[in-house]
Amino acid sequence: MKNTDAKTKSDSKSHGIDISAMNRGAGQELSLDNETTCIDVRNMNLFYGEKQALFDVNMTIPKQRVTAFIGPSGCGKSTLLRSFNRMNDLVDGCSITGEINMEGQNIYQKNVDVAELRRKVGMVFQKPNPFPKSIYENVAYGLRIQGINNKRVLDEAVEWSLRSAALWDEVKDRLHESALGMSGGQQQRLVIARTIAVKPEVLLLDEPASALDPISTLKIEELIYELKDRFTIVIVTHNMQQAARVSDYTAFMYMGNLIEFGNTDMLFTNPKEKKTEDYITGRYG
Ligand SMILES: Nc1ncnc2c1ncn2[C@@H]1O[C@H](COP(=O)(O)OP(=O)(O)OP(=O)(O)O)[C@@H](O)[C@H]1O
Repeated sequence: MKNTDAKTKSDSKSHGIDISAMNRGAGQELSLDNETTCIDVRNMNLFYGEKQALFDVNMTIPKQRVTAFIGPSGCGKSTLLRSFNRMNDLVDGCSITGEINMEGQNIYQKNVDVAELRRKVGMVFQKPNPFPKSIYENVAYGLRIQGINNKRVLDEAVEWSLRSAALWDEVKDRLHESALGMSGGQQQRLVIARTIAVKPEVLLLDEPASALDPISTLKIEELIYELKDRFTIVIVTHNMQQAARVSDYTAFMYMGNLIEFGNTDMLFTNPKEKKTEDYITGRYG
């Protein structure tokens, strides 16, 4: 289906969701079959103690695309997202069966360097969490941890990251002021700059705009669009309009199961599963 067709269709059968996404090129037909795999999830089950939160999830996250996870509260979106950089390791009693492969390696194998995995798979949370340090030191933080202290290298990395996060022009004259004096939207872009400063391959965004005002939200959405040429992005969002605007592919989850996963336009205009249709038409959630 051509994008133009999708637009026409969106007028008649988009279930009220504006799918005229900023994120998809005109005429570009996206299909998971044609993508390069970044993360491959195989028969994955996740348990919090006795309670199973994810059931036999199988999916491939495509490289350098934006994938959105949607679904009602508690369906497992954040749990699945956090499993991509083993953040769930920090939860007592959490266990996983199955595999999550990146670059041909199961990230749950014993010999995996989890710190290095989290550098490669960076994460941004709902509430901006800048460190109580200067703007400059927030962005330089990950590089300093890697032992990089050369001023020229750090200066360049800080500028590159802030430019990439669409923040440079707003902060270039106050790099050494506290990050805590920035607005919420600026803080969230700073956290994104801090995350990309260490050149990850994947960016996991867990409702990155839900604590922000509409203008800051738009800036984050535009930023996602700018960044997807360089990073694989996976975003959890409660906001279906946002998923439709920013993502190339959407996964709909329900009670720990992956119900449907595919091209965002198709999922919103022509869902294959009744449960997906019920959700996007607002019948539950
Ligand atoms: N640390 C935890 N310990 C125990 N159970 C948890 C933990 N985190 C999540 N859960 C449970 O796992 C299930 C999935 O939660 P998760 O937060 O992944 O869902 P979600 O779809 O992201 O929800 P929301 O949209 O409300 O953030 C829920 O039943 C939740 O109560």
